[in-house]
Amino acid sequence: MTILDKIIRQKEIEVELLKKQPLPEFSGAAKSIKKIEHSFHNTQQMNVIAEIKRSSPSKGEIDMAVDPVKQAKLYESCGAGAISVLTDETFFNGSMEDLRNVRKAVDLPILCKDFMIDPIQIDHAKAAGASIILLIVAALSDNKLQELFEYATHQGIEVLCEVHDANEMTRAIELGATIIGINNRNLKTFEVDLSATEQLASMVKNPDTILISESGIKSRDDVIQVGKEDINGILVGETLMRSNNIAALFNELKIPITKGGIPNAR
Ligand SMILES: O=P(O)(O)OC[C@@H](O)[C@@H](O)c1c[nH]c2ccccc12
Repeated sequence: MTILDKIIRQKEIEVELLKKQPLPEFSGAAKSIKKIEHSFHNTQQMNVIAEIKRSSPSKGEIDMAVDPVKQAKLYESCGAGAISVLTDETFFNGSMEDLRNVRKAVDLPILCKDFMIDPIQIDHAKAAGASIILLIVAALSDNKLQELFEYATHQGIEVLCEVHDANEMTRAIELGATIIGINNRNLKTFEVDLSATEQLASMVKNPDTILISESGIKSRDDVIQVGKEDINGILVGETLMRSNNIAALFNELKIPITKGGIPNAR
């Protein structure tokens, strides 16, 4: 059994529990949160989705003592385009409470980073104030993927559709995903290879599709490598969580881009 299988098993248990609970009231103030589908287009610098991640199955403890609100405010002041909050408790030590607290503190789009297998999780993410959810193609059948994609989209929640190989990329494109995340980490083996972005990005022919390179990005050189493709943004967790100079790191990562990538169009 892969780690992804284990996580999905745990999610099945959690979903049954969620179905027995009342849905918490929507906690976000009546702010209108920008859609990254629009805001990540035609920017002059690489968009950064900055993640709050206490620990992970592959890296163990990263920063167990982090204050998510302080961290999110810091990300916002340094120019993050969106905040990703890991809400999985069992494997990542996160919580929906973290997301709820971050929503109260920042006006940026917030990604609920979790393993979605049922619409009820989307309800809870929305109630906590998420504006984007993650759908991991590797973890879902085509039917489930479509059901969850439509459920979220109809409620005005954006979907980051995550892929790791050519087959998953084809499925994401056929789904009509407008925001596609290429995960450089294989969730079944934890292997990280930045060339995943280079290999898969060129499969996307629609210039309106937002492309995000996810995982394993540590330096400007890494951004330049994944940015050879026409990507619109990067998703960075561990490197930001371990940094003691987040402002300087943002300056390093936010390389200038033209038309969503360096150097040329798709
Ligand atoms: O910490 P990193 O290597 O910068 O990676 C961030 C993010 O891409 C990673 O946390 C992630 C990508 N896809 C996921 C799916 C579930 C949990 C976590 C993830």
